[in-house]
Amino acid sequence: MNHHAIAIDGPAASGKSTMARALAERLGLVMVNSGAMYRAVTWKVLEEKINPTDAAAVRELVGRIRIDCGHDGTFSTISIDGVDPTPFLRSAEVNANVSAISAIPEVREKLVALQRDYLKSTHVVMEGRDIGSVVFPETPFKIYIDADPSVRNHRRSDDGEVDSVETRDAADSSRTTAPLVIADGATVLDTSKLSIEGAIKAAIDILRAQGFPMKQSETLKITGEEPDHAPMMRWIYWLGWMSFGAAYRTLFGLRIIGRENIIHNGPVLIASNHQSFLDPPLIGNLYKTEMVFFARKTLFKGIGKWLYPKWNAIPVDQDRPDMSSMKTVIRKLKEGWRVLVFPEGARTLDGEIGQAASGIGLIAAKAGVPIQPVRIFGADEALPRGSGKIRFARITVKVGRPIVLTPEELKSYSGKTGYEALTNRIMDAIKDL
Ligand SMILES: Nc1ncnc2c1ncn2[C@@H]1O[C@H](COP(=O)(O)OP(=O)(O)O)[C@@H](O)[C@H]1O
Ligand SMILES: Nc1ccn([C@H]2C[C@H](O)[C@@H](COP(=O)(O)OP(=O)(O)O)O2)c(=O)n1
Repeated sequence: MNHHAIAIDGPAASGKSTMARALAERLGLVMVNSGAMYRAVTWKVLEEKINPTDAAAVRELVGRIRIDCGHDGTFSTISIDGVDPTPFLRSAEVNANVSAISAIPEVREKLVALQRDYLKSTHVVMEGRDIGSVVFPETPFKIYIDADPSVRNHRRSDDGEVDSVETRDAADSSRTTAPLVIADGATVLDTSKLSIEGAIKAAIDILRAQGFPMKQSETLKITGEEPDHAPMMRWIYWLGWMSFGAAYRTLFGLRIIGRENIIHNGPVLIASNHQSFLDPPLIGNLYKTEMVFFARKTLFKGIGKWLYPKWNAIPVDQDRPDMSSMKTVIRKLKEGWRVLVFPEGARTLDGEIGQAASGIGLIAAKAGVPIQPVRIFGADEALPRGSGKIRFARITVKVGRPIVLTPEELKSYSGKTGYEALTNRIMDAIKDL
């Protein structure tokens, strides 16, 4: 089978990774960050106390190290001599030396071969400096992303990184081997004045014009023009959504981090820590269409009996492990709904994340939909468990990158130990936020 490659090139902090990540998640391709490979070699050079400008010593190192490149279904992974260097790749030292290392032809030769290998097994969206010009010159799908230098500098410092964007651009564009150029056939996309979502929509238009095989349904999913499910909120849901949203913003200065990770369309299993009764509408407010929640059986009394079902709440028996509610979640997800589950079951007593009690791993494995890890901070102070009183504490919600399982992973997460392993993976993703 012929695999497709989407090539994304451009200067530092133009938005290449953000774009490649979004396209990978929404089109079901693997995102390969080729810059991370050059960064990983740079990290190894620094680790071994080799002078980065000593090309002969760097060549010798590159000849003897083992570089393993793979992916987790959506994102590329890398290890050098068995060590995953990811946590160290964006340090000031690596930023300062990566251009020198990536100008050495033997380094490029080794990494370009590894980059091309990806296409043997999967479709990719690969980002870097020479993907459209050198790595995959034959691909018809090429985007050159740009943004004004001042915008790019701001983006990088907003990320808290020490990085001299202009110096690196000058070096990357002027080197002899594979300099940064606008590749033949590439379409230039300037993101200076575009939002992230706007830039993604523009990229989709470019890819469509370049003939990338995209089903109409996929395009709609990607651009968010037409949600898969519940295209509009019913007035009663909207009333709750709007009132809770306004209250959260005014009372708790609600802050949301990681908005770009939110999956707006299609079925999603949202896994969040649980701090207070404020949590379900808090999560509901992240999304612009309706979703499904769970609520304690005992709340379905009086007006609750009428109102909660209208807010798509499903009764759950907290005192007993409830197989039927798990089955309901799986069914709702298979129908295309977005469903919120608190893996810990009960609210926290001390603000810490507790043990996962429910079968989130089983649900995730059986439903096979993207998992959105979310972590709430401060809701336990705003409405502590056991107290009926609201306090004016700041609430922050962090949305993590979706976990998208490959068919092989889905197969491996079966049986009790498989479900437990997946539960742990989801809980770790929440704790890491
Ligand atoms: N179109 C955009 N509008 C605003 N911010 C953006 C846009 N694209 C990317 N960003 C932000 O700019 C920063 C750098 O983007 P990134 O994708 O890491 O760039 P690159 O991979 O080109 O170095 C990130 O914080 C990202 O969220
Ligand atoms: N295909 C590539 C990718 C990156 N490089 C080099 C040049 C860049 O300055 C560094 C780091 O790339 P990376 O994409 O991580 O950098 P930014 O995130 O855009 O700042 O690696 C390269 O030479 N060729």
